[in-house]
Amino acid sequence: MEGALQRQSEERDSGIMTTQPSADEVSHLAVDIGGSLIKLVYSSIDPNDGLDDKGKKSSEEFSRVPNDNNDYPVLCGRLHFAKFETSKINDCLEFISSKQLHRRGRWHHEASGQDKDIIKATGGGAYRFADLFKEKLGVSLDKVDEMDCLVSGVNFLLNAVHPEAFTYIDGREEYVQIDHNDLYPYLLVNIGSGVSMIKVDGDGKFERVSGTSIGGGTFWGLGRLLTKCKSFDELLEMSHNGNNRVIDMLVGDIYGGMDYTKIGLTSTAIASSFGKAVSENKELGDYSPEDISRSLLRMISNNVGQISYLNALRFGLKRIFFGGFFIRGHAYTMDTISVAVHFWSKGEAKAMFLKHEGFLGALGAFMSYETHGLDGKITA
Ligand SMILES: Nc1ncnc2c1ncn2[C@@H]1O[C@H](COP(=O)(O)OP(=O)(O)OP(=O)(O)O)[C@@H](O)[C@H]1O
Ligand SMILES: CC(C)(CO)[C@@H](O)C(=O)NCCC(=O)O
Repeated sequence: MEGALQRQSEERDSGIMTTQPSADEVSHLAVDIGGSLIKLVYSSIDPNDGLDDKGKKSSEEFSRVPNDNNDYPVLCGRLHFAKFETSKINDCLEFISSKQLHRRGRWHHEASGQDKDIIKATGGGAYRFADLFKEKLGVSLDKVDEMDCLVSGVNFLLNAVHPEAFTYIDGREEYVQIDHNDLYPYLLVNIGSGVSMIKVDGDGKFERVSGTSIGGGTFWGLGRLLTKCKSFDELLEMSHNGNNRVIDMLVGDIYGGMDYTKIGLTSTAIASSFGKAVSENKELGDYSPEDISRSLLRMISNNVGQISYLNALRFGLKRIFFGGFFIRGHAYTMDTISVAVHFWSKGEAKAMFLKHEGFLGALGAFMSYETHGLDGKITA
């Protein structure tokens, strides 16, 4: 499998993949419509599909083979991933319509007419936009619970895709070999617009143990207001070149440059996010957008890392997997979360990230075709 999928999708903000299967070859489509982003997962059967113009893979192949009856399970062929901003839902509908993704192809001639007009959908938008899908595409959304989908999505990835999970330590990604006999329990932290923390005990066995409203939507929303930047990527990009120490109040700022060793705080630790803005006689315009973005990213990543660790501690969990599109494979975000988990757990707990971070829910919805047996098998 080539490169991290999240990076492929970053390059495709319109959500358009380099190559598209023809309508005839599309087998299933599932959507996850969140507060900020719509995620699509769809499969195609043509083995030649998914190659871009340089002959490189532009999507993922999942090699489930036909069974003894020569039936293909849902998860066969090649999976394609795309995303759109939820505020641009019409672009998404247009995309689905132009590629006829909602009309399952020749593989489905035996599916009943009714089944053909149903697509699996999760996230709040499955409720909010059900009428719009019906009106514009003539399809009904078969709603699948968001938490169920997140868990089945991540369990599928951890069990079937390698390499999928990795740690990010000292600027280095290191893939983790998952021991399938020793995977559960773990904590899944999905950082979308808001953040859900789910204790996963097995396939379909889980409990949402906590959440926080300070998540990806907070970063993007506050960042947009404070920096006037036009896109999420611009905001993230700016954080690269910023220095959070300009705005954050550090322990050293309070302690005259010294560490507070007795309670384990170095002089460079943040004592108060954005705290320096209180004591300096400066206006918003006196701070650079880069520094603001950096402080904001650090504040939110730290906070999520800390709450995650506290929940892991609550249930004695050693492994924490982080998903959601907030992360975006961004080095500084992953580093901050990893350091927060390491710091608070005194090295006991491990933060792990996922290549398909933002597509957990959409994958889970996709897989529910198989679980719920809508038209579970495709005759070849
Ligand atoms: N192109 C983008 N546009 C907007 N936000 C983006 C973009 N790329 C990454 N993000 C970040 O990803 C977050 C959304 O992540 P994700 O798609 O996982 O959640 P969601 O499903 O929209 O939210 P929720 O599950 O809370 O409804 C945004 O809040 C933002 O921080
Ligand atoms: C409301 C959802 C589940 C929608 O995806 C998500 O945005 C979230 O988990 N928000 C955090 C809500 C809270 O637990 O405070």
